[in-house]
Amino acid sequence: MEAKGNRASEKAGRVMDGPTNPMVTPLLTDLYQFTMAYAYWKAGKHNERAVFDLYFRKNPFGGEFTVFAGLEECIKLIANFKLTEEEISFICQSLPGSCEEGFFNYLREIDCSDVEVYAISEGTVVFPKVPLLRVEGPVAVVQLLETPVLNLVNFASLVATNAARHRLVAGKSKMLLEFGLRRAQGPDGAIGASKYCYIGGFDATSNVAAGRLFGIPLRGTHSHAFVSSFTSPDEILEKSLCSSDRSSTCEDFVSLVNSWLNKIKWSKSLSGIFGETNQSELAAFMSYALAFPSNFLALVDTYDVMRSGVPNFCAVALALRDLGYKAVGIRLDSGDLAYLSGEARKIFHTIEKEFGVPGFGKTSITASNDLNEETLDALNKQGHEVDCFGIGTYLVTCYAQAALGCVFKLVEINNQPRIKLSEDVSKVSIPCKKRCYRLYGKEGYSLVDIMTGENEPCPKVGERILCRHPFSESKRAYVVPKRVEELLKCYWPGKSDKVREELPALDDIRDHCIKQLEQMRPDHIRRLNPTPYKVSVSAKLYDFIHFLWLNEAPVGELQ
Ligand SMILES: Nc1ncnc2c1ncn2[C@@H]1O[C@H](COP(=O)(O)OP(=O)(O)OP(=O)(O)O)[C@@H](O)[C@H]1O
Ligand SMILES: O=P(O)(O)OC[C@H]1O[C@H](OP(=O)(O)OP(=O)(O)O)[C@H](O)[C@@H]1O
Ligand SMILES: O=C(O)c1cccnc1
Ligand SMILES: [Mg+2]
Repeated sequence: MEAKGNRASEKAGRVMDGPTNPMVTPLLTDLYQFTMAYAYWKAGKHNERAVFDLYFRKNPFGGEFTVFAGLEECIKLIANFKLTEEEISFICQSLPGSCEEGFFNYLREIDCSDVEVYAISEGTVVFPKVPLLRVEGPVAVVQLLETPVLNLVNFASLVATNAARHRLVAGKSKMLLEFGLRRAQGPDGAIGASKYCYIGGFDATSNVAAGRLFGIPLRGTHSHAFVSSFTSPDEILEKSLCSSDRSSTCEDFVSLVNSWLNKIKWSKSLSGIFGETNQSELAAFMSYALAFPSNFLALVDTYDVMRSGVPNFCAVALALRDLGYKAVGIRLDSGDLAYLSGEARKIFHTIEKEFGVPGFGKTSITASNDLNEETLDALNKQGHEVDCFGIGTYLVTCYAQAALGCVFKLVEINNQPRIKLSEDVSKVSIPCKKRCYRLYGKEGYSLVDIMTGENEPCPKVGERILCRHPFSESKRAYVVPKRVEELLKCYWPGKSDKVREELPALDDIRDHCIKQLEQMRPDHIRRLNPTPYKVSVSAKLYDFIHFLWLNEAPVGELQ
């Protein structure tokens, strides 16, 4: 086992739990990180000070914004980054050819005590090219971090963005439940999705393990199996139900429900809407109500929503009301959700009026079944009466886009700026150890993100600054910021004396994300043809990028 006291976090007096998933260890990396580490070590280069930026090149889902997530897990990895003896001997067997013994002594020593991590706060709305993390340290160590930090940020940010997009379409007032556990990409995909959908603005999850691990509110209804497992009301043997104030007991809840079903059936405004309802479904609803009289919610689409499910629900809900309980509502899991939610709402209103039941018209309607951004948008356009959406497959698998495509690129080594060139301009990296700022305009919206060299003066409120597109000469604008926010903060100071930002609680990250989205200019976050947000560099950095570009690009020869 590893020597615990050796961890960077403890050496620096900063004890921190490890990542949520115990599989996240220094071995969760690509083999080439270890082969490069060996080659760096052989060349005597392993301790050269390197700076890497983690960023993405294009916003996902055809949008113009991304929610940054996964930082807490990265910092927990870094704080606990230490190879065990078993891991070192596994690496020794896995490297091609034979390795010198000294390398393994080196591996025994390494941790992240000399690594500095600057990052944008988790839950912040972010844009292409701007570093989400800037990691500085001995080149071999930072290189080993490349794969695990990309792994921890890519899906987290993608699924948080997906959740935020679902929230934006659904609107603030709707309850959003994440139901994806059964369809997610394995256990880690599911746990991650539950955590990051919550950050992106979902209200709760059905995933019990995520509720336990992160304190995310848990919610759920019941399934078709529960409804179809009943065959007749005769199955209900214990029929008594105590009133909510415990002052009386109804000895035969089944009869009470039946009397309500009859009243509804023959009521003036509802007569002819339904005849005989499905009795096994009624038995299931009654049993659920007897088990959870204060939390009665019924899945109404097993047999027939309007002819059976909704009337059966209403009869049970009205019987519960006689005993002082308020039913929660129904769930629709098939059919035309706009139409069915509208029809169900009409019945709730009719019952409110006809039987004088205040508030019954507002009974909650949950909808589920292959929902995604498009179906939510279609439902909005058609008009619907759904209060709560349960969303699984499309949300947690990020069906509309497989990966965010974050990359980790070397931008400086031994104080020498480095650039990665590409035929594709969007893939050219922005060199130098940088600072990043968000500049806000007079309307309160952010106008532009700007990257500068590390030693350039920071943009000042009220002072005009030239913001240049990093690669397009003609695209530039002067900005006089009303507010300047530095984006990269110190989350792991290494040996520097910088103060470390505390890792915020999950609810604070979620609040931050929601607030960020509320502050975005609406045209950047609209679904159809959103306006790209401007990401720029200072004039000095622009000149330097292009100087380095020309310096590194070989001049061709024509024959
Ligand atoms: N009003 C609506 N407008 C647009 N899409 C809708 C609407 N109502 C439901 N949908 C979506 O249409 C699809 C309907 O799914 P499907 O064709 O599998 O039928 P179903 O209702 O699930 O039938 P069943 O589950 O009984 O076989 C789902 O993805 C659902 O989210
Ligand atoms: O549709 P999703 O967005 O993935 O949401 C989760 C789904 O999981 C449940 O049933 P399941 O799909 O297992 O069975 P069903 O299709 O018969 O309802 C639930 O009823 C939803 O339909
Ligand atoms: O609680 C629910 O209704 C639920 C949970 C997971 C998947 N589908 C539905
Ligand atoms: Mg389904």
